[in-house]
Amino acid sequence: MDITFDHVSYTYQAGTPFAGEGLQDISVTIHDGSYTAIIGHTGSGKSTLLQHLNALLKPTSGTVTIGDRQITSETSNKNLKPLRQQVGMVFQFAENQLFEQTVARDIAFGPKNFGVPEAKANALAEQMVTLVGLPASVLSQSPFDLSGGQMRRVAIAGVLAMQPSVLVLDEPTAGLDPAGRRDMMQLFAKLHREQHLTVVLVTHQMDDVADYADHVLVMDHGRLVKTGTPREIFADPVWLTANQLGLPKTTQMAMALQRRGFKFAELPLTTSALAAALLPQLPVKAGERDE
Ligand SMILES: Nc1ncnc2c1ncn2[C@@H]1O[C@H](COP(=O)(O)OP(=O)(O)OP(=O)(O)O)[C@@H](O)[C@H]1O
Repeated sequence: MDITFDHVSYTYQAGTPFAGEGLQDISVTIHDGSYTAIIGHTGSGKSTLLQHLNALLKPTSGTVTIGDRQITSETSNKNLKPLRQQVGMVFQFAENQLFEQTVARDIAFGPKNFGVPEAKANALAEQMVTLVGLPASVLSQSPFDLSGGQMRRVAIAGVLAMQPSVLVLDEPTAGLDPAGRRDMMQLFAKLHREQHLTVVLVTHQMDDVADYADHVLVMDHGRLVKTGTPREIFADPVWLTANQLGLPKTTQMAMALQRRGFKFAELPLTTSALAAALLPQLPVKAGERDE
């Protein structure tokens, strides 16, 4: 399901003395099946854009087309339920939204609320808990007895139980330790690869953009200032720095190595690309290389 923004602007508290621009004249398509990262400094409009992806916010002007539904300022709040099912939102610190007595009930809550029969909702809870990498034994536990990382997985399972075709993630690894971050990013990559979910990720982690995204949107002051592949976006370090954005750590390291005489046909964005480019340049004696 494509999601297209056509000249979308959004003003917070429009018509009041507190009015503020959230988005300004955004036109872009998030393509079905893509893994799109949205980057930009604090207050650049990333969260405002995300909330237009399932009509939590409606444009002040312009049109958002989500699949075959057109959303404008005139769109009524009725009949938006199908959109909320199709586009699943994982908000920052999603575990704060857990509230049921057991993990099973928490995951089944969304589907039941959308009219899925209890037995099917419970079966979905079992399926999703496994999909997010938790043991089935957690189903009968209180979500509040789990670790922070496990609680976040339960919250994500609850979103997946709605069987969305688009998964929207707002800084989903914030507050996790490095191993937890990596596991969670690999979970989303698996969902993208195996369940063919379209993924939209807001992140401040340039390494994650380089490792996982196939498309990048750069926001600044409510405007979309650049779009492209990670390679295109990271091709201009001067522009990135001027826009308070960085490079993946691997690319920074490659630039440091370049200053010491190493040669790269193009700067590597990922550790595996860096290793592949470095290997032939290392002074290893014949027979020592472990290939
Ligand atoms: N509820 C609100 N009322 C008024 N202005 C708001 C509201 N929410 C956001 N804004 C303003 O809209 C602009 C875009 O904010 P938004 O939260 O979308 O940015 P962001 O890129 O997601 O920031 P962050 O990285 O800090 O989450 C900012 O100027 C912000 O102050």
